[in-house]
This record gives sequence, structure tokens and C-alpha cells, in this order.
Amino acid sequence: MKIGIIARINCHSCIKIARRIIELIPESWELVLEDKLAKALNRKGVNFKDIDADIIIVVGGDGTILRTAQLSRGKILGINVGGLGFLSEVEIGNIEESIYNLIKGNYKTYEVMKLNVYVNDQLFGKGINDVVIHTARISKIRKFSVYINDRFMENTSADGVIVATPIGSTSYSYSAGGPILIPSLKAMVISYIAPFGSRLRPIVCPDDSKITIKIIGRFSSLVIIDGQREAVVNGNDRIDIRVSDERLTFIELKNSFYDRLREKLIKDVVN
Ligand SMILES: NC(=O)c1ccc[n+]([C@@H]2O[C@H](COP(=O)([O-])OP(=O)(O)OC[C@H]3O[C@@H](n4cnc5c(N)ncnc54)[C@H](O)[C@@H]3O)[C@@H](O)[C@H]2O)c1
Ligand SMILES: Nc1ncnc2c1ncn2[C@@H]1O[C@H](COP(=O)(O)OP(=O)(O)OP(=O)(O)O)[C@@H](O)[C@H]1O
Repeated sequence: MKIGIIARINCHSCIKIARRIIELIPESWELVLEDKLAKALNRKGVNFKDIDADIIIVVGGDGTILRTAQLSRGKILGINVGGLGFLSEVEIGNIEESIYNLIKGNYKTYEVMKLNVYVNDQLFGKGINDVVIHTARISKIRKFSVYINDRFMENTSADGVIVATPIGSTSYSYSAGGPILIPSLKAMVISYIAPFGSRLRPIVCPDDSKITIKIIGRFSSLVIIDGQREAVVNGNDRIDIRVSDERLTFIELKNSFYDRLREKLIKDVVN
């Protein structure tokens, strides 16, 4: 069994937790550490891009998980240290019990879809949460043309447009008023950030759709994948988004999506 461990950057508590996890991992397991964590532990490490393991334990929050999903390969077990940790399975209080269950194989897995993002027909990157096309200047609204399967749907003026997966529907798209898509739903949702004077509402479309966003006008916008990768796009650039054949696997020990939804998204509102 090859196990990778990645920790959030500049997080001392993450390093201490990673050190304890290493003590618990069977010596027979092959261990690979991300460079910055390895340096903090005086051990050898590898770049994110070179981590290809059976399981990757990610000690940090959602962004570290999303960065790992972008760059590394392996089933992900997230340990939440500090932030919201919506994508994390393990909280600080039950790390040892979780690692024991991982070692014994007492866990389930679930797959999440990936999005392929093309800019002018060139593959720009892949994401598991969302693709955001956002005005590059906060003071300037942008005009976008939205197509589904090359069929023109609508022009809209907004701060931005979000295309989210089910797992990403509880993030930026949710903040922009989008619906929650249950993780097993084979669909994407298009949401709008501060749409100007538009009656447009978020639109859910099948996972075999091609969603195209064209930038109208000469001002720049940004295309951002999972908050991790971004590039400038300009007037007449075209962003195509399709669901990839690839999937990312997460390890689930005892929480369900509904537990995370209740505990991390709605409890401050409802309870
Ligand atoms: N206004 C907003 O809600 C907003 C703005 C920018 C980015 N984002 C989200 O942040 C993500 C990147 O995460 P980050 O931690 O690197 O950025 P970040 O540090 O800006 O965190 C954004 C927040 O979104 C949470 N989050 C991330 N993925 C989530 C998910 N699938 N469901 C529920 N909450 C989630 C994070 O825990 C964090 O609290 C992007 O994919 C985007 O969805 C949200
Ligand atoms: N090892 C790393 N090397 C470089 N950058 C990293 C590393 N770990 C995390 N980051 C960056 O730091 C950002 C913040 O990390 P993360 O989101 O995990 O912390 P957080 O915001 O406290 O948690 P949450 O997102 O759950 O609220 C991420 O978006 C990620 O891009």
C-alpha cells in the first residue's frame, strides 16, 4: 500500500498531526510526503505533481484538497484542520480512530466527477468543484453569452458565471443562489454572480452537456478552476466545459454528504 501525506502550507498543527499519522502507519506501507511537509519533518519529499499513491491523506482544508485533486493522484482522505473543511471526512477529535479504520480497510469510497475546461479548444485544466469566469476588474460588469450543446441560450451581464459540479454546488454556486445538487446526480449547474437586471436563474443541465461561455466586449475576465488555477480571458475567447471521463475518489469513514451538509452548511442557519 502506497500512502501519500500532504499538509496545508504554513500550518504547524497540520505538521504535528502528520507526524502522528506517520507513527500510526504500518512500516510495511510505502510513504510519500509532499515537499514542504517533508522539509518540516526532515524527511525526503516530492512535488505535488509527483504524488501518485493508493491513498492520499490531506491535512488542512478544502483548498488543500482541491490543490491535491488538481496536481496529485490517489484516493483522498481529508482531515480538517481549522477552516470549514466541507470536503474533509475527519475532524480533529477522531484522527487516531479514523487512521486505525483506514489501516483496517474499514471505509467506503465515493467518486466525484471532474470538469474539463477548454479555452479556445485548448485544454486549460480540470476541476472537481467549479469553473468561474469572473470580471477581471471588480468595478466593471461583464457580458457573457451562454450556450448549451452549441445552442445559444442567453446573453447576460454579471460579475461572473459559475459552472459547478454536484460536489461544488455547495460552494461558490451556493453562495450565488444556486441549488444544492446531491453528489450522485449526473448534472452540472450554471449560476450567475450578481446578474444585472436579469431574470436568469441558475440552470441545471445533464452531465453530457457541453457548456460554452463566450466573453463579449474587449475587457478582460478571469477563468478560475476550483479557486486553484486561473488565466486571463478576453473578448471573443471561448470557454468550453464538459464532464471528464476521469473521476476522483474520496474515502468515506462514517459521515455522509447529509451529515456534512447539516453540520457545515446549514446548521448556523437552521439549528
Ligand atoms: N463567495 C463564495 O462562496 C466563494 C468565493 C470564491 C471561491 N469560492 C469557492 O472556494 C473554492 C476554493 O476553495 P478554497 O478553500 O481554495 O478557497 P477559499 O479559501 O476562498 O475558500 C472558500 C470557502 O469555500 C469552502 N469550500 C470549498 N469547496 C467547497 C465545497 N465543495 N462545498 C462547500 N464549501 C466549499 C472552503 O472551505 C472555504 O470556506 C472554489 O472552488 C469556490 O467554489 C467561494
Ligand atoms: N501544501 C501547499 N502548498 C501550496 N499551497 C497550499 C498548500 N496547502 C494549501 N495551499 C493553498 O492554501 C489555500 C488555503 O488552504 P485551505 O483551503 O486548505 O485552508 P482553509 O481555507 O483554512 O480551509 P477551508 O478551505 O476548509 O476553509 C488553498 O486554496 C491552497 O491553494
